[in-house]
Amino acid sequence: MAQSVKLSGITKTYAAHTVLNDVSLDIQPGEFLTLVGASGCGKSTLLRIIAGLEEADRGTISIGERDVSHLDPQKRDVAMVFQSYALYPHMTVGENIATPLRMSRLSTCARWPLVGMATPGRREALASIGKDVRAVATQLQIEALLGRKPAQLSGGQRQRVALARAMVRRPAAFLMDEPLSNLDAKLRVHMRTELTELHRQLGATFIYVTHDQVEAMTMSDRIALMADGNILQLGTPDELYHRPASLRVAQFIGSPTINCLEAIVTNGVVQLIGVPVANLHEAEHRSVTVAVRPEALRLHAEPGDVTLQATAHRLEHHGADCFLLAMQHDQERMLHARLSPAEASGVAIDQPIRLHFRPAGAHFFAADGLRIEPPFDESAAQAITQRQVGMSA
Ligand SMILES: Nc1ncnc2c1ncn2[C@@H]1O[C@H](COP(=O)(O)OP(=O)(O)OP(=O)(O)O)[C@@H](O)[C@H]1O
Repeated sequence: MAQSVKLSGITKTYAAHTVLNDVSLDIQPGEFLTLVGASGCGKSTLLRIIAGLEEADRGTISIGERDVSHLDPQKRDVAMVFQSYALYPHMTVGENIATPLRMSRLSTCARWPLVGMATPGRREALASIGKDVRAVATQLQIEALLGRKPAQLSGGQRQRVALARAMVRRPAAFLMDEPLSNLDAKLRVHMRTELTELHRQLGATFIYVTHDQVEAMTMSDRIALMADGNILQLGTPDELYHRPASLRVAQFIGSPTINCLEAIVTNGVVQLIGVPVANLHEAEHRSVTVAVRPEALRLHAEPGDVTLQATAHRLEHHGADCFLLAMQHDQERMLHARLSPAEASGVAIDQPIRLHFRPAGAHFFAADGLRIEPPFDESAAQAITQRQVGMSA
């Protein structure tokens, strides 16, 4: 049955280096929770601590109602799926999948090659193991591979076998450490869908580690975005994308990356190159970053828009979208805009271009990187009259 996983104050230090800094997290039963962050942020260490493969210096881990902080990995009722698959090369697929059940359902004596055959109950236990192995192989559509060795499988098939070996134990939670990173790009996209579907079918708790924000965004119920051993933000993919709590979160989530424009604040008014774009209530800010998603930059202007003047530099065609890179005048900064192919067809490379955005659609971050919320009400909008940013007078 799916169980909750609760982490309280997990801290881990290697030599003088703090890898996890008082991390707390409540994962709901049946939730798909992704730990995402740049390489070295501590996500694998956190997963290994949940699995019991590493010990935390401080903090507790509960799975369901049980405090498992000091339990051996095999007693925690979790199954780990590794990036490397970690299959036994000398065993067949069937034997690989059966291994966790043989360990839990057969006594040490019954596992011995010859002597074990006489152990009472062995035959029945093996029959039930075989039945469960076939059931999980059917669910993952790998029945035909049960007699093969791992070396005779493709990467995607090995990944399924590793999943089957985890599933067969019906664990309280699945812990997955970059399980798709060894697959080619097309198969990775396919396996994302399969894993999400599998999660739905099993209704199990999944804790998934990746450095790939697209994987995190497409698969998760919630994402914990980590940096330097801390959770920067915990929320749904939608929350992290549309209401990033800090500039670091805004810059990590989304591809192409968000456009960051530096603005100064004079008497509570945010000015981009001398042009007011928003009013702030808080008087204490001196400078803010105005961050604009690539899809929020448009070629056509609407009333109340801010306009950036730039030179079109390059167009990348991605089928349904085109990414425009344009050098913003005066700033020597490359802007990224996501355009439709129809819009992009009118863009002339190396020619001046105007990119427009709605101030209320931008994100504002204070000098310390934390999100601020300028009020975009009618009166504030009316107070902003001149919005031609970066244009020659
Ligand atoms: N056994 C260890 N001894 C010393 N330092 C370690 C050990 N394991 C991990 N680290 C360090 O802890 C930090 C976090 O490592 P971790 O593997 O958790 O990062 P990660 O976010 O999973 O990165 P990646 O995506 O590259 O796997 C890194 O700086 C790493 O070098």
